[in-house]
Amino acid sequence: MKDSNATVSQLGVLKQKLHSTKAALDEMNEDRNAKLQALLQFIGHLSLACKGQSLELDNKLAKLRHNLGTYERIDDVLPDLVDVERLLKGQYHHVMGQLEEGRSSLSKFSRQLQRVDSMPERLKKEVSYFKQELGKPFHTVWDYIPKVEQLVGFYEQLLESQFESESPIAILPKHRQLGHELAQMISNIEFRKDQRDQVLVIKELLASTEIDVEALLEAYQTILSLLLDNIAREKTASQEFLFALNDALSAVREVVSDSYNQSQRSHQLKSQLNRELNAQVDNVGASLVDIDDITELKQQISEQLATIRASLARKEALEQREQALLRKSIETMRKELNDLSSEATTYKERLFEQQKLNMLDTLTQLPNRAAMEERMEQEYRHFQRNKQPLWLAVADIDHFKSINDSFGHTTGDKTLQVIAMALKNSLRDTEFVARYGGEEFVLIIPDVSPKDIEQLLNRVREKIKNIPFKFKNQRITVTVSIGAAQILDGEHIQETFERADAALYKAKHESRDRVIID
Ligand SMILES: Nc1nc2c(ncn2[C@@H]2O[C@H](COP(=O)(O)OP(=O)(O)OP(=O)(O)O)[C@@H](O)[C@H]2O)c(=O)[nH]1
Repeated sequence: MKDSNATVSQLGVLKQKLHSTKAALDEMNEDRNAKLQALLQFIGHLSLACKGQSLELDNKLAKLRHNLGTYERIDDVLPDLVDVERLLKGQYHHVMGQLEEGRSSLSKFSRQLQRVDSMPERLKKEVSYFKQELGKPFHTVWDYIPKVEQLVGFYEQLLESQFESESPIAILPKHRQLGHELAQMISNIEFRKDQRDQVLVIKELLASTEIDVEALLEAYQTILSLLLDNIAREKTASQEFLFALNDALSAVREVVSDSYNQSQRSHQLKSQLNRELNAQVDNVGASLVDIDDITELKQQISEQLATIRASLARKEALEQREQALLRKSIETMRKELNDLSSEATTYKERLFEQQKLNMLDTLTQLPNRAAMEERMEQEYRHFQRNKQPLWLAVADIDHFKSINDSFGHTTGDKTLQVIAMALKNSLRDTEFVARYGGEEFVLIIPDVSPKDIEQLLNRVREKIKNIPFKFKNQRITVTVSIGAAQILDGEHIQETFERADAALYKAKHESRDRVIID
């Protein structure tokens, strides 16, 4: 009995122990489940945070989420966690590398931005500060994004300031050269009276030191359209003349063909009348043979004569009509031809005027380069025939640029006009001077001996030097340098010109204001 009681109490203790152990196990299970749940949640959040960064990491986390529910023991999850940890570390290094690359790209962009000359000072300072800031490393993507935004902002501001100022394309030496060439070209072209004001404005603009590329393009465009307009007008004038010529020729052709038809008809009528007259004369002869009676004979003769007289009268009338028609035709033709001839004369005069103008330099009214080339050819042909001395001289105003620069282009123009006049007046009628271009003149001097040429050219040089120029109340002496050469037997005149030009070059290098004969 005692034994059985002890056994019962032992069993009770064991049962209690079992209960408490079961309760502890349940507690442990709950704890494990809660931990697994927390781990699952953490993995879920981690998956979301890392999503898209690396495909391998995404797959690994998805697998881990799936497996977590099936693991018996928490230890079972460890190998997977090690893998995830390895991948996360790799991803971290990758991201840091990328951030570093991004930082150096941003530095590069900001350096480029600093090189933009037209960037406002304020912006320049901001970019420079920004560049300093980029010296510090980025730790997260969130450090990187605001910097990119800031850089984009700088670009925006720069663009805005460029649009606001509409800063023109910088004018380069080649643009200035183009402007200079256009100015030279304009001064060699004769524009119509109504175009001259426009051309003057362009000339002043080209001479200005503040011209920009856009204005230069506009100047080219305007000059081209003026020239096109002139060509179109010239074409219309030529067409009008050709139409007039055509009309006159048609009228003459009609008159000629009318008078030809008339004369054909008259010829037929006259032949018929001649035949009639011959027949009537024959009739007279035949009727005389059979008549014995003198009275009847008289009668017959007077009748026959009356018929012949009538035929002759018709013939005379016909001839008179023919004469009148011929006179009229000639008159019409003469009128047409007179009209045509006066039309041709007007046209010829206009062409001649135009030709003359094309050969004149508008500014100085001296012959221009084209006229000089024509004259040079003419003198060369003359030289080849008679072998008389022939000189070419090239005169160039010294330091002319400084006149333009100090007193303005208009003063420069006036100086050119005065010097051109002085050159012209220093020469004889048989001698010739042209404006070759810019501040350069060419003189063609025939029949002067080598002994006299230097004296002649020095006289010209002195004459120019003594012109009392006064600009802005300042007395200015303008000098010229001259190079000259005589054409040699067997030499082409172009070669003589080159020798004269080389002599001028020497004169310029030997302190200017001198004559050098090659
Ligand atoms: N006013 C005006 N200037 C002109 C004209 N044609 C050319 N020029 C100017 O003439 C000047 C010529 O300058 P450069 O070729 O340097 O010669 P420079 O100053 O005379 O010097 P040197 O010839 O070496 O003594 C340039 O400034 C041209 O713009 C014109 O029709 N009118």
